[in-house]
Amino acid sequence: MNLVIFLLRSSWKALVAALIAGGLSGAGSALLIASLNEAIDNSDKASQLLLWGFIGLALITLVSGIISQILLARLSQQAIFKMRLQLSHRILACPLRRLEELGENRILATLTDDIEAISNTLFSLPLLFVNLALVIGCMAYLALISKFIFLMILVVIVVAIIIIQLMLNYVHKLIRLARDRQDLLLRYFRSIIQGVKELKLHTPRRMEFLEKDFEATAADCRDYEIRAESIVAVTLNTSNLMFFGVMGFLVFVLPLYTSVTTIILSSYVLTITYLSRPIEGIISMLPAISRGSVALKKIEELGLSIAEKPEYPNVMRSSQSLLEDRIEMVQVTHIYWTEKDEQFTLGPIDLSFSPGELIFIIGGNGSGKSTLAKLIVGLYEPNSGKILWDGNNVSATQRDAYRQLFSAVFADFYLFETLFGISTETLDDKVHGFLEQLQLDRKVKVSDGKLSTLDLSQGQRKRLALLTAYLEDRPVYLFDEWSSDQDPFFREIFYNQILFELKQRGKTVIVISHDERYFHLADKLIELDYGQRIS
Ligand SMILES: Nc1ncnc2c1ncn2[C@@H]1O[C@H](COP(=O)(O)OP(=O)(O)OP(=O)(O)O)[C@@H](O)[C@H]1O
Repeated sequence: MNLVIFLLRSSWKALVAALIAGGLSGAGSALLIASLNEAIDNSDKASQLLLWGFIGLALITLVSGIISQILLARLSQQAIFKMRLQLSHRILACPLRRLEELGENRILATLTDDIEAISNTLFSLPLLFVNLALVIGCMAYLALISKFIFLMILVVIVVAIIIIQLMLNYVHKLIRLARDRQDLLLRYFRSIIQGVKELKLHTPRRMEFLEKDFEATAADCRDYEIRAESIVAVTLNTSNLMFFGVMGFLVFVLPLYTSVTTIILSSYVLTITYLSRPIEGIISMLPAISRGSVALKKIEELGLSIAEKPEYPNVMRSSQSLLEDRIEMVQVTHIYWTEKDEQFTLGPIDLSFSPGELIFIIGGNGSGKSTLAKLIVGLYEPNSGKILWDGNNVSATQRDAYRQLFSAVFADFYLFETLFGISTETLDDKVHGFLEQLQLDRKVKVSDGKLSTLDLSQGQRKRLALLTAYLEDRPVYLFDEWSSDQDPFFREIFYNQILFELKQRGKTVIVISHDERYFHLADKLIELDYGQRIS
């Protein structure tokens, strides 16, 4: 049902048109059966008229069936396309902290598995609708030729539907359980890929990880799926048998108690035989539909939680306007809650930054430096206190514009192969110049804003990240332990040359560092200890 609402939202007009065409195709098939029965009953005087009627009906059934399937296929693929775009936009509009709480695995599982499951389900929907229309058409025909027999069969069918529904409810539950395990499996796959070195080097660790965590979850997944498929197999075969049961009843039992003509009986037998194919089709599609609705629910849950507090991209002023004024943080705090209700609190902290100022943030591991950096650049929203930009409070609607003030290289930075969002006519020449300066010109080439490779050492990749920041040319620069992977030569260049140049150009430069040798360069030294500013 959810899937139908999902399609309705995408385009109700196309869905209605597809359903009408599908209905026509189903009715056409039923009428074809009826005209065959008619021709058999009147074989001695089967007329030309019946033949032409049969051919006409066949053509209508063919064309309407094709139209219905094509319309539904287009509709479902368009709905998937929209959903992919919408989810990606929503994820990017979601506050970073919320995404961290949801966890990468859950988001990735939804973006890949769930969308795939819905796509597969929607792919089978067209056939399902045509089959349903066919069943309804045939049933109407059966009711037309004998209401009495039809009512008896209807009772059998209602009982069968109730039993099938109960079985399918259980299948749905099993599929949901298997899907929950999927999130965990994805986490283990990531461990396998990212921890391959550690797992290869330590056999007992590898064995325990594979047996305890991975195998157990994969086995759960397998068992739930096998149980679900077994129930579907039982349902499918039982429903097949049901057809023979009904036909046996019609042929062997019914004539003993009531007078039914052979013509009616043969019409019933022929129609029911024909019906077995679409009904089998419908039942075998039900698990896929179940899978699709479980996936849709997961996406909706994620979509809703993502949309709870969307951020509004609203560029209030140009990011390139050089900061004449100050960024101030007044009594700002940030709290991380852990599952065990423990917490880490950063702040309350007061800070201010001015153009041309070089600020070092220092402190031991876990003292809150990176957290403070995320607050400064507007990636985290303060739990209390405020950030002032030009003396104005940075509200939720301004946060995206505020973030455009910053160029940052975080400790866990990400490199894009293409230099997106930077458009200057002389981009390639400019990049080449920087590549030379960063001694990367022999490794990396640039063409049309695309870097030739990212297969570099960690230190070299960080230099490329620095290059991207340089090109962005924003008023405030933030480097989170940038120099930690650099050799002494480049460390020297970074602290004494690059930072100096940026300062000279009037940029505010914030550096998170453990390099005590260079602390004397700072205009302002901010020291943190367990979330509190101590100097
Ligand atoms: N995503 C998160 N969820 C929950 N707690 C977090 C998260 N990120 C950091 N923390 C906690 O916040 C505290 C400060 O972390 P932070 O990364 O800011 O420290 P840091 O000073 O940058 O450390 P380092 O020098 O090791 O990089 C740590 O105790 C850490 O456990």
